[in-house]
Amino acid sequence: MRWNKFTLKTRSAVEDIVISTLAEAGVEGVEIEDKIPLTEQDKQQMFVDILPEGPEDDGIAYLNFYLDEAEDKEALLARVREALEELRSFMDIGECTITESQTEDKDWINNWKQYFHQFYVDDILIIPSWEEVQPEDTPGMIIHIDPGTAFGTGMHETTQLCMRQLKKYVKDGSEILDVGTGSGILSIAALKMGAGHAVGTDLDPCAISATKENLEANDIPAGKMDVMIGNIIDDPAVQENVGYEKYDIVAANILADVLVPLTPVIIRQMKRGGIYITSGIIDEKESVVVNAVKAAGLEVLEVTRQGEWVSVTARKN
Ligand SMILES: C[S@@+](CC[C@H](N)C(=O)[O-])C[C@H]1O[C@@H](n2cnc3c(N)ncnc32)[C@H](O)[C@@H]1O
Repeated sequence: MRWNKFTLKTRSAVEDIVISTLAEAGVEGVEIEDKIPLTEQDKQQMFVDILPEGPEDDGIAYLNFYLDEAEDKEALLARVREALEELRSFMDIGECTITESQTEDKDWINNWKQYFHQFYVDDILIIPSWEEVQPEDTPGMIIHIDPGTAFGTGMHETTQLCMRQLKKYVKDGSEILDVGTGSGILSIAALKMGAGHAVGTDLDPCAISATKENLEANDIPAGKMDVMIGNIIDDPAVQENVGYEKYDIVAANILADVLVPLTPVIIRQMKRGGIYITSGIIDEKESVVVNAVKAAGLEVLEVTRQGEWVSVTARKN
């Protein structure tokens, strides 16, 4: 499908109110291009640890919105211009010029799928939900995955580091807490390894539909996993719902900067003897996480590495 792309030039300081005005005029979804640095929350959700030095914020924002070629663009643009003129009488919204261009004929949401094909993590076959297992595939554990817009195809080194540690420590009936569950891939792997039940938490609401679909694709009954959206680090309701002293294994493939405040909180959710598997640590932050784990009173059992990524596994004694 081809799309008409409209780019509105405004001031970054007022982009939120301009976006709500566009929404009221009937624009569904806006892409923002500005030079405002990412917030800590943005970085955590996008799995960005170290950012290259970006250009300085020049105060300008470009807001892109897309319309299917078949839609009546003139009617929508007229509503947009009228709403912006009204807003202009209250505040400085900059030029608000709108330029038009055409996008390529691409399915942007699903385009990445052409790069995701089946692969092995040791003897575990990870296969996109839309591909068929072939007779020549090695028999062993098979994980069917479609992350949708959540994180977790299994291709990332940090996910693979966690999967290998799960394989070492999951026992029949283990209770799993999967912090930053994304597609649910780590919980699904643990359940297939014999875990009894998993709880996933994430900040990203997309994790709910992604985990539900992936449990179904792997024939795992829905009751085997619960997903909670919210920040376990500072939300007492999430901590309460997740439960205390309950978990044999906690897996957290997030970022070092999140693992540091997470660790002293998460030890309260773990059983004595429970195993804490962390990943998502860029090599230069290894000691930061090792120190946080020790400071929380855990015993470091192993540090494993793949490429520039590190995983730290520890035990609550
Ligand atoms: C690298 S992804 C891991 C996804 C999946 N577990 C895997 O191993 O492939 C990190 C996930 O952590 C989530 N996240 C970041 N900070 C979080 C927090 N404080 N609590 C829960 N989830 C968080 C992100 O939204 C993202 O889905």
